[in-house]
Amino acid sequence: MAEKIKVPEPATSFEYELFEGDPDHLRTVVATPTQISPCIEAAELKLKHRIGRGIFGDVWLATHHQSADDFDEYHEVAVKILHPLKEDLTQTFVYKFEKLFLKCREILGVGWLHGVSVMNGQICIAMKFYEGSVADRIALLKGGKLPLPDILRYGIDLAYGIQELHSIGLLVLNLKPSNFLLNEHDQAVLGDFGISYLLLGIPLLNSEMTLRLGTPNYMAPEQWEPDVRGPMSFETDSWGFGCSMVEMLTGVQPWFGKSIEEIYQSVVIKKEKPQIPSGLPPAVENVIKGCFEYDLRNRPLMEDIISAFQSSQHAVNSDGGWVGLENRAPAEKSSFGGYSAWYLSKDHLQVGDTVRSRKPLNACKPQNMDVPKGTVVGLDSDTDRNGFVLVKIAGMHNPLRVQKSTLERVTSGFAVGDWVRLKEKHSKHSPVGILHSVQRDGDVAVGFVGLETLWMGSCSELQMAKAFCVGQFVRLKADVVTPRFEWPRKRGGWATGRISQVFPNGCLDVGFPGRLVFGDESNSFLADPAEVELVSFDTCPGVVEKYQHIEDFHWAVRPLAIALGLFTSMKLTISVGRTVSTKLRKGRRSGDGHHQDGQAGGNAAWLPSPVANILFKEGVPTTTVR
Ligand SMILES: Nc1ncnc2c1ncn2[C@@H]1O[C@H](COP(=O)(O)OP(=O)(O)OP(=O)(O)O)[C@@H](O)[C@H]1O
Repeated sequence: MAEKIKVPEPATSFEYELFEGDPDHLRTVVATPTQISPCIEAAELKLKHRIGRGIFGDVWLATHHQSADDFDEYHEVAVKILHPLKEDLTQTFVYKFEKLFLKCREILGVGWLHGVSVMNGQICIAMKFYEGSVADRIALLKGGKLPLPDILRYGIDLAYGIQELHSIGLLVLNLKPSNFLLNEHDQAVLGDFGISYLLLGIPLLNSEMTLRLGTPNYMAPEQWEPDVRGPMSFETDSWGFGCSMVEMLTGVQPWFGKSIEEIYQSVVIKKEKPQIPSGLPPAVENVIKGCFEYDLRNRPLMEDIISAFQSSQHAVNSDGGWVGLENRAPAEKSSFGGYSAWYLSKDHLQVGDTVRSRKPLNACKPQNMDVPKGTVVGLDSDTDRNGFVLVKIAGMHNPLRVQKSTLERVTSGFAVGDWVRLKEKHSKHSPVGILHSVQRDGDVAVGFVGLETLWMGSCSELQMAKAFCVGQFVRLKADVVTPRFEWPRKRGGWATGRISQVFPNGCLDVGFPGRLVFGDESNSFLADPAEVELVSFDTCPGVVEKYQHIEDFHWAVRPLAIALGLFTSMKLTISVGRTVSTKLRKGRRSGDGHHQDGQAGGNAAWLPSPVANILFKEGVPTTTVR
């Protein structure tokens, strides 16, 4: 384990001979003992001067001295000194880093890692020093725009690196041109291998870092509040990648000039997207557009990005223009029921799969059930996402030829998008969530409120749960005392609201049309799906409850009902008054002379005749009827 020493003063006269070899090529060389261990003795690092400052800490230019009996090498390195963590958590981070170190070294698209050290209690990550970054290149160019062929080339290098990091279970979460470093062959490598991700779950001392694990201009909507609007997944990096590409294409940072709060409002609340410049090859434009889908499941994965960029590379001239129409955009033509082509292409049907008709995204019920349950018995030879499969349905002689995109695979009774409940309760996160993937061997990934990333487990741990969808009315269950999220009250109980949005982890965004709010007060609240129940006319037991439910539809219902009630009673009073005065006049005209005892007779006359009749019949003295 790395020894803790004081941060040395930046070296002013430090003599060394730099090792001139290309560390990229060292990947094939037998590693020396110090290379195998990620831990660097603090004394082996000599800090020279600070070259940058990021949200996670400072970056210093330094030298890494490695020596053994048969070698003595000095490497120029960039050392990222993270802000201090609590002591035991420092070791947690180092342990996480150790597990990934060798894997990261094998990834060509990631900057060459020298190792980790702990100096003065602060984590120091040493990486090969690169001469510049894509951000530096943008800054040097007039107008800032990089040539399209370079963007495609860098994009492919980077997407491969990100894809490999994903394959070892890491998310980068901090993709941006200043983290795209350029090596001596003008290839782009990632300067950040997922520090934000390694810091997940580690409480941070620095409040700035606690608020956002990423750089606001490049952060996906779910990244701002991953345990609420999440989960973060591979596609979270697709958003950051898209933002970086837009910056490389335009020379302008996405949301340039906006404050953090304004970016939050634009990206998370108003669902705005960075502007993509026109004139791009359609496949590139389409895939970048896909990176900015609000629902992360609708975004492309790195493999989709690589394929779109590679297909366009052939069509792009060295001057940045492009030819050919074969780069036709695939998304529009194969999107279905709210699913993008990228969503639909994440699962490939195989012969033997059980399938059923796909319901629209975030819908409770299927629109049609052409295939309630069937088995794939044949696949179209073409790999087009719009292709067809042959499905055998019980009771039908011939298999049906069905479009792939209208079907979903069902494994052990579960399909992607299903609402599921954990059989065993978990105190930290909601037990109810949405299924993001189900493998044929039963492995599943589920988004739950309260978790920043996907929950991984087996489908044997899950059972089906009731689905919620936009437009339904919900209320907190009566037995919920302290809800996960704040919730408005009405007449001493929980108010009822209407679902306006369902996040990919099942979190419900609920509006309250029945609540009149003033000024800046919010009328939208979040809900844990495990804590709410449906409210509909069927579930309202009596007339009063049914009327109260009508009030939930619009705040104007109650005042209107009151006004109508007042109006009706006024009309009734007037009409009763008229009847009475008419009768009185008739009585006077009859001149029976019983003016003195007219009280009793008068009493009867004041009442509408049916009521008076009843009272007389019941033998109630009329004097009591006042
Ligand atoms: N290995 C490296 N070689 C050369 N320059 C580097 C290296 N790593 C980082 N830099 C540069 O150091 C500067 C600061 O980097 P750093 O990554 O800390 O900050 P950042 O990118 O602004 O923020 P963040 O902390 O979010 O990554 C950037 O200009 C970056 O390009």
